[in-house]
Amino acid sequence: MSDSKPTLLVVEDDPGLQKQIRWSLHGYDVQLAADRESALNQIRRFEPSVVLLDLGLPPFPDSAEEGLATLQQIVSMAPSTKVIVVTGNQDRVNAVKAISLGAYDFYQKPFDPQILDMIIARAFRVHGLEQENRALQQQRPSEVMHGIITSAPDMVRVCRTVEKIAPSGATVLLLGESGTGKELLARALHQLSTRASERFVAINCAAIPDALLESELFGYEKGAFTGAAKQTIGKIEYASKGTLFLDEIGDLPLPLQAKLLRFLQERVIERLGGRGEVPVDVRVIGATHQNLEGLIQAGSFRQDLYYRLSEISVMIPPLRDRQGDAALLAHAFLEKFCAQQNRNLKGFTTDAIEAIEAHSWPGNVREMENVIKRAVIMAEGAQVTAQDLGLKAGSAESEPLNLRQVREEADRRAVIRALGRTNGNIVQAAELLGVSRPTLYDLINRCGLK
Ligand SMILES: Nc1ncnc2c1ncn2[C@@H]1O[C@H](COP(=O)(O)OP(=O)(O)OP(=O)(O)O)[C@@H](O)[C@H]1O
Repeated sequence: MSDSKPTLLVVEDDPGLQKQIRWSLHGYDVQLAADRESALNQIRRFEPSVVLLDLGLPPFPDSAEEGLATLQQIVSMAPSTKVIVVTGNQDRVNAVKAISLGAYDFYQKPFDPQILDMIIARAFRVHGLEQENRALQQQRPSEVMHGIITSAPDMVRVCRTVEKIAPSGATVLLLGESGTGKELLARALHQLSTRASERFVAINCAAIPDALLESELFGYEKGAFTGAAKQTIGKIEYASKGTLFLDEIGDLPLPLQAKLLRFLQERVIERLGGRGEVPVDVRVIGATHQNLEGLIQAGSFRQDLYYRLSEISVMIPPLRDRQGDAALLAHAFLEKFCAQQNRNLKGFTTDAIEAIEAHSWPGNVREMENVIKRAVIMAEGAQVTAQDLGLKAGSAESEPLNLRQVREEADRRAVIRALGRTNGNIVQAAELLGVSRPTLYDLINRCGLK
């Protein structure tokens, strides 16, 4: 046995052929088996990447029955192993059957060492590439934090900021278009804070009628108004010791803005109809898609509240400004919804990826999530097409400064796009770009993408 040679398992019951194969395939560490049981034992023992399997095995050497049964067991036991089946001269039917059962390739007798060597070498190469892909996929850094998928530098920066400010307890204002992930980031802030074991309470200020919002936030005493049958605590008190997420805070009516400001300053609340103050320890995170400074100028948002809320404010970029993220998220959602819907779609067609990249995603990640979910349900082919997505293909590129920067920016964009399209697969991305893998790694480093 040699350490440097790749292990090849040959399942063949004819001792003459065994000898011949071993002799001619001297580039491999050839292990032998003569029947199903010993083949499976050898697989357990050596974990070969490639198996050469004669379909005519005992006890039925004249039919493919035992060989096909062995194949099925190998495929279910070691699915990444490449099995090359060896069939009789005219036996196309069983060769095709073997492929449909999961064999990687077939080889028809008579025995030709050169051709067989080529087929085996290719199987080892494919196996190696697949292993490499799997390893790369596993270390894919796209999920940077608590379900947040991104590889766009601006968004990664946002996540790093969130990590930094989470333990501080500061009041945070998250600003960004609808569907950019404000709630997801608010939850991450909570999860990474010292309050993680307490409640995260979210309230959407725009979704609750003004008349109800006050009691919803501050609670009420029994008899405070008609129908107030018993004392009820509001969301602020409910979130005590935890985090209160006030979504769409720009929609908070002015009288409530005053009450909220008082709470943020004094850290006490008064329930409706109540006569005493209740101290509440809660961290507040606000969010809005609106331009608060514009609202302040228009007189519909209090400046003092704005300053209180934005001890730290975080701008979340829209999806259209996150280079490479559209395709990356599309792949992630495809995987998620395929698993959820029990569908086995093999990625996107080129026109689908182009359409994803060309679309401006006004509804941001939420729109993307919905589009992919619908496509997974609707797709009829093996891959998702632009039509399944209900999107039109197009293109939009922006312009340069000087020639060096043009080149660098073009390289950077091409690399980000290729990685996005191939879901972070280095081998495929290098192929798409027409460069070698080392060149791509070099580009990734030079563009600061690692
Ligand atoms: N980077 C991301 N990675 C994975 N999923 C994301 C990402 N950003 C957002 N999502 C998903 O997109 C959807 C919308 O996100 P979220 O509700 O956090 O956005 P939002 O900015 O709070 O929206 P709105 O302003 O409309 O309330 C959610 O299902 C969320 O899980």
